[in-house]
Amino acid sequence: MNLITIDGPSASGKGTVSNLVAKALGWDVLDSGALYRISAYAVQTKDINPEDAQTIAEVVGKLDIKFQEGEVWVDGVEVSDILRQESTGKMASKIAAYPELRAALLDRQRNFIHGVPGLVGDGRDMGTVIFPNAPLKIFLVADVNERANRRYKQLVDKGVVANYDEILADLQRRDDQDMNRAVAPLKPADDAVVIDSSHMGIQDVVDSILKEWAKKST
Ligand SMILES: Nc1ncnc2c1ncn2[C@@H]1O[C@H](COP(=O)(O)OP(=O)(O)O)[C@@H](O)[C@H]1O
Ligand SMILES: Nc1ccn([C@H]2C[C@H](O)[C@@H](COP(=O)(O)OP(=O)(O)O)O2)c(=O)n1
Repeated sequence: MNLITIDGPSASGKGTVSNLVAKALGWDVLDSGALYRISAYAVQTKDINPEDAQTIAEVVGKLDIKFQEGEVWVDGVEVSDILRQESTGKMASKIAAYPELRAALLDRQRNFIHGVPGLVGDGRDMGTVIFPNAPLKIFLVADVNERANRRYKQLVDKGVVANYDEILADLQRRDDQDMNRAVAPLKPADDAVVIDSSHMGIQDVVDSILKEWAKKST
């Protein structure tokens, strides 16, 4: 099975590294965080009570979601920029704790493996819940101060006014929420390879994952 899962906390570099690994191997990417962000977008735009897990799960189950050429379309609207907003990420982290929503997104995520040459699954529970049989599971971590630096630079490069201390506090809150929820908490699978990228460049991380994959596939 051509499948690599890459899980880890916010701003550890999962999205960047997943795309580069998939490009090198000619595979597709499942950006599972985008599905939780889309769910948050639905809550925010359809006037749904953020505490109402059942309604959120029902509405999300019916959404028409398309990923194409770097764009994300929900019910015919291009939403990529809205999804990346911090407010969407915060709401995503909150509602991702609902078992009803996680169940509603389960098959949608597993279906990504069908009909593709291979898949890199990027998220929090790719190796523990969604693809427990994946031949290679990576858990990508980095020191929280380094992650705050990366997020700060990312926002400033996009022309967004950013405050380092706020970003750091937000990451710490999000780590706490993602790691301590009852269902599918962020944690390495027992058979995951842990990569600490605090002092590694992006290409070094990509190369070490490709090396792990080469070991598995020979
Ligand atoms: N090893 C690394 N060294 C320095 N910067 C990195 C590294 N990995 C990722 N980045 C940068 O950190 C930022 C956050 O990465 P991203 O892929 O969005 O993280 P995640 O998907 O885990 O939230 C991006 O601007 C990315 O270019
Ligand atoms: N497989 C996943 C992916 C994301 N989530 C939740 C938890 C995260 O805080 C939000 C947003 O995820 P996303 O990967 O887009 O966030 P970051 O880019 O890492 O900040 O969704 C999840 O619970 N399970």
